[in-house]
Amino acid sequence: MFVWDKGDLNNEQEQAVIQPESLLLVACPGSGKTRTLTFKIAYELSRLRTNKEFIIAITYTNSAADEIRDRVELLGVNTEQLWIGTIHSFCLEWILKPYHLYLDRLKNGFRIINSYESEEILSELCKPYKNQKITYWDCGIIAKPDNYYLTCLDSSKHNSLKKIIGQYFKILENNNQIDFEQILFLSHDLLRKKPVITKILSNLFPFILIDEYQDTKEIQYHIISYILKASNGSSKILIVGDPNQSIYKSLGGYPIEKKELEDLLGFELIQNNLTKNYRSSERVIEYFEHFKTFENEITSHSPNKDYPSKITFNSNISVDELIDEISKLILFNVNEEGIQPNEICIVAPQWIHLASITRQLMIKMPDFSFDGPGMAPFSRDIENFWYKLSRIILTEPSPYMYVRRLRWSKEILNDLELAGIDVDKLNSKHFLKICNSIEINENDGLAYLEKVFHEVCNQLSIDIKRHPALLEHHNSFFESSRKRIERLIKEGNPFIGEVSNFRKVFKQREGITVSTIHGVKGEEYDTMIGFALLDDYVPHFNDNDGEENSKKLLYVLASRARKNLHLISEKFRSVHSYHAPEGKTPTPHLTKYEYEYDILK
Ligand SMILES: Nc1ncnc2c1ncn2[C@@H]1O[C@H](COP(=O)(O)OP(=O)(O)OP(=O)(O)O)[C@@H](O)[C@H]1O
Repeated sequence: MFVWDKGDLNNEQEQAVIQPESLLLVACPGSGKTRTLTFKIAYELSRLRTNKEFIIAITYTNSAADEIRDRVELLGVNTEQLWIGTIHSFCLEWILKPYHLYLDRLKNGFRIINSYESEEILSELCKPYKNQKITYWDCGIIAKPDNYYLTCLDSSKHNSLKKIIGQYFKILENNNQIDFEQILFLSHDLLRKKPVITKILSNLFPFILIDEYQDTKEIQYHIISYILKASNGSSKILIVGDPNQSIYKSLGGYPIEKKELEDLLGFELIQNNLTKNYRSSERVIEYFEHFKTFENEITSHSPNKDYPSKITFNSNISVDELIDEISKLILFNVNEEGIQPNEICIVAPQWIHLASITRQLMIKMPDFSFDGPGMAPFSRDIENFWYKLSRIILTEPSPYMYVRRLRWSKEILNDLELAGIDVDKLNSKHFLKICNSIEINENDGLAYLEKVFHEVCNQLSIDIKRHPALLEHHNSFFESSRKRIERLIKEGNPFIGEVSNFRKVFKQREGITVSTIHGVKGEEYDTMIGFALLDDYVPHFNDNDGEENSKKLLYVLASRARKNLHLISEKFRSVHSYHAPEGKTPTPHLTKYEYEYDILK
């Protein structure tokens, strides 16, 4: 049985780990959800009775999955019977790949298209609807258990959009392709129609863990419930998250209520809380608690508990002074507060605000490096073979990355085997050695990857033209990456295509982070600087639940900070001579909040 030292977990965390029954764990920011999940996984792995069972952990992102797996391995636990990944990977791996023959739509095989391919098809289909101003951006859909639903809030466009989506689905079907939403919908469909699959899966999975449940979609809850229900109570679940941080409502994510989940599962859940915040000073906690939409207890247990946090709000500067203001704040934090640059994070509500800010900061502060705006210059299609290989090629062979790169190598070898290539004589270590030994002198990122891929194939005597799956993935990877780079260059990132920018995608953070608020979910920094906190962005102008969602965004932003927090609602952004002569106004929640902000000299 897996055991831990007394100080590793607090009492609340330990109770969650040893709880044998199904548990809904409501956790405040910085309360160690990741630590609790890690220990729980290790504990449940050690309780497995046969080598045919798996512990399943569903995370919101692939990098969270990597992080948690690394941590479990660091605890010295064998992770062969752990499966960890996103719900999409789960559905692919455990439902669609093994059972697609049971569905007419998939019986001829299928390929997942990435978001760029999907954008391309939809943009083409939107062209005839130009006078209705319908674009690709209106074509969002959410898969729910009974059907697909449009996300476009302008219902006058719905009739046309339904036609477009209908044509889009037809095109995908004719090409044996499916997109990301269809992964969920078709998996759900399979489980609904074939109870035998749910039975098999429930026998395989005695424990399922779900992280970040506040951003989980209805159909995902249903998929997991089907499996658990089939076990007649013998398979258990731990579902953990923070309802106050549910910021993906527009994509269908919501924190399910205990009763609703119990009805779905057909059995009762225990509910516990994690209330101890190990991250922020008392002052920061007191500040962000104001934005709560869900009542829960939070107490500071942070080493920074008594830190004299500076919390500022500036709504007086104009957009032209923004760079000066942000650089002043950076210098204050580094020089006066002794904060490391890689512990500073700058966020805005939307991507569009970030590219030019990063560029201007790089020019104004040449002594600092900026990681952002976290845009990958190549297509991040996690199912694509060449994307998987690029992760190994673009990361350094450091001791810290060794376990992770070895795991990625294993995935590559599995994929090669699936493609019909004999890899019997190769193991992960050997493959990693081959990748590490390749030296190519090339500055352009895509050209670099193309040459390295060619060399890897050369050394393994693989002719990709003879393997349709590899060739299709190759074309898709390069075509969508090229388009992505073109777009990013047009948006003002002239150097985005350089190999150094490719490498940044997989690097640990080195400089000052620049990101969206959504992008820093789950992260923590000493200092958070937020700008463009303006009405129409926070809340978003077409958000029906803007009041509540804007509170959640401010809650997530502020709760990332350990020490200092600086908020900016700059004037004269999007000036309209008639409607908005002073530009957009500050986020209403900030102007209404009567808080005694600090004034920096
Ligand atoms: N029992 C503990 N003792 C000391 N430090 C802890 C303990 N549990 C967690 N921590 C520390 O608390 C910090 C926050 O943990 P973590 O990032 O897992 O929080 P979280 O609950 O996921 O937060 P959020 O929901 O805000 O993303 C980390 O630095 C972690 O090492």
